[in-house]
Amino acid sequence: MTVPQPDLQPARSPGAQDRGPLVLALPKGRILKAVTPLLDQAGMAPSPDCLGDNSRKLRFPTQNPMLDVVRVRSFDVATFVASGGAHIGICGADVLMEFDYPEIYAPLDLGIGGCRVSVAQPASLPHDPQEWARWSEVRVATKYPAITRRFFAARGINANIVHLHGAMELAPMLGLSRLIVDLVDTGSTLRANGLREVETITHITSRLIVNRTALKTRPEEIGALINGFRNALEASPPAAEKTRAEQSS
Ligand SMILES: Nc1ncnc2c1ncn2[C@@H]1O[C@H](COP(=O)(O)OP(=O)(O)OP(=O)(O)O)[C@@H](O)[C@H]1O
Ligand SMILES: O=P(O)(O)OC[C@H]1O[C@H](OP(=O)(O)OP(=O)(O)O)[C@H](O)[C@@H]1O
Repeated sequence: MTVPQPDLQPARSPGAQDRGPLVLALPKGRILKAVTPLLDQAGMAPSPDCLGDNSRKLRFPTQNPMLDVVRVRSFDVATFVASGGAHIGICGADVLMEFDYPEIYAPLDLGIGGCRVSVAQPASLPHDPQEWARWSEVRVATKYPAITRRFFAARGINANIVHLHGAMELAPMLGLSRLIVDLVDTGSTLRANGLREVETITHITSRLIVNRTALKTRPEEIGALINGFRNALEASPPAAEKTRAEQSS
């Protein structure tokens, strides 16, 4: 199935003439918090105003004079990197799967932001996989239309997507859809809204991502950053994620 993608003709060829600082796109929110100890360890800590909520700035210097950080929405990290606006970035595998940009190379699993993309439905309804086998279509509310269409198409079901950007949990109780596809970690958001997880589509962690053209044009600098992350991960492995996140809070 062809997933429609934005036209990503780069406004400029990443790194071709530009020898200024490399640009690392980071998502604001939980991943920024979780990745901060790793950035410290790798000598890439952004200026303190990047981590606070008060600054209106979006671009920040880091400890590394050849690296700046831009703080963007989680879903936009992949688009900034695929278009070459940012050379590298960090985002959830959910975002990578949704866009499936060929311009992106994802060399490292950072082991943070662990959760899953799942199908959920009202807890009061039975879940019978054999009933799904009889469906030809189903209405699903989600912020992941491509992942959702692919998952149901593989089961011979046409997913009619209600595309929301948040509060998907409301959709079944308000009659917008029968199912939702959303991120689940502890399951408490689903439970609080009378839903339950019925199928896990995929497990998710956050990835370091790189623009393929930038990797070709500035291989030493980008290779050094990838190694910096790899060494930082070895020094402070993902099993310590909760501890690291708590320490940084
Ligand atoms: N409950 C969770 N537990 C662990 N990781 C999560 C959880 N929810 C989201 N993630 C991961 O963190 C990423 C960012 O999610 P987050 O909820 O911080 O941002 P968002 O609200 O989707 O983004 P934005 O509002 O900026 O568009 C997700 O893409 C996913 O990879
Ligand atoms: O299974 P749980 O542990 O409850 O986690 C799942 C929730 O976490 C995320 O929301 P988040 O807390 O980031 O709020 P958001 O709706 O603003 O994205 C996600 O969108 C789910 O709603």
